[in-house]
Amino acid sequence: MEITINHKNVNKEQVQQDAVPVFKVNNLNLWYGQDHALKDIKFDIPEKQVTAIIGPSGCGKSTFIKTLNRMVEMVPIVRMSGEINYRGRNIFDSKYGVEELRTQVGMVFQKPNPFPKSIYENIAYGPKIHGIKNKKVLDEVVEKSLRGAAIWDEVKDRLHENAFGLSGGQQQRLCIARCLAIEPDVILMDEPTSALDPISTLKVEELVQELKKEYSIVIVTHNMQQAARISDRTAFFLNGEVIEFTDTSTLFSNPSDKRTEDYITGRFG
Ligand SMILES: Nc1ncnc2c1ncn2[C@@H]1O[C@H](COP(=O)(O)OP(=O)(O)OP(=O)(O)O)[C@@H](O)[C@H]1O
Repeated sequence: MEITINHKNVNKEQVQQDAVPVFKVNNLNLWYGQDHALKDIKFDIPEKQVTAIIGPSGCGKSTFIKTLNRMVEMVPIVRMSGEINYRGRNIFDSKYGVEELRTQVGMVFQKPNPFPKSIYENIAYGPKIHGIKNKKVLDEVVEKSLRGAAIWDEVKDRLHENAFGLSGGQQQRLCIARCLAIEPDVILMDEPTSALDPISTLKVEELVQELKKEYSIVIVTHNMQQAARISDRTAFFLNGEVIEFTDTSTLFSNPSDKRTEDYITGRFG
């Protein structure tokens, strides 16, 4: 596969010097039963940048991203060791409530998963749970979130219609808006465009570029061109290990590990 690098907004020095970590991951290991799915993962996820996670199927990308908001713990056979610090706090600390963490660290999934409710209620749901009752405030949150996810103009005249009436691409942007409504710090995206057509994919990619001005984004993608287009840093995973983590333009133009080179040039995976 030929990778065309989009030499975009951020240069290597800028990425490295300005990087304040939101997450510091240290010697993270994870097992599903006997299956050692993540091996000694160690890297920092920078603030207000897009970090892409790439690698062949089954290498641990989704598992890794789901450790960052502790969703992975929903699988009963999971065991973990190591440390993940979010803004200086160990997320596995017993005093750290998982709800608190997930308010800070939102997630968007592969398949759009709106609630079977109106467009308005999809967005207002999270803020209501967090205690916002005032209609005017909720209206403002709904509009701001939908605008933030670049879907306001498409839905502003049908806010009280069922969200299932939206196209797949619109539903995915609605789910991004739902995530924005709880005012997260970090947005995790697990292959957010893999179920979308090319035009919807482009819209979500443009949105990610916009969102990184305010949010730190971690995105799992199978699509190397997408990682090259939209991310500032890329981690290449293989068999549960991070083989290389560096700024995206270096990873795709001058990888330091032969296995990265083989993967990005399509020799395996
Ligand atoms: N719920 C689970 N129970 C047991 N094993 C699991 C579970 N989820 C993932 N695994 C195993 O962990 C390893 C990593 O899987 P993971 O889904 O994280 O990989 P991935 O890189 O995201 O794959 P893909 O690109 O195909 O989505 C695989 O060997 C997989 O079989």
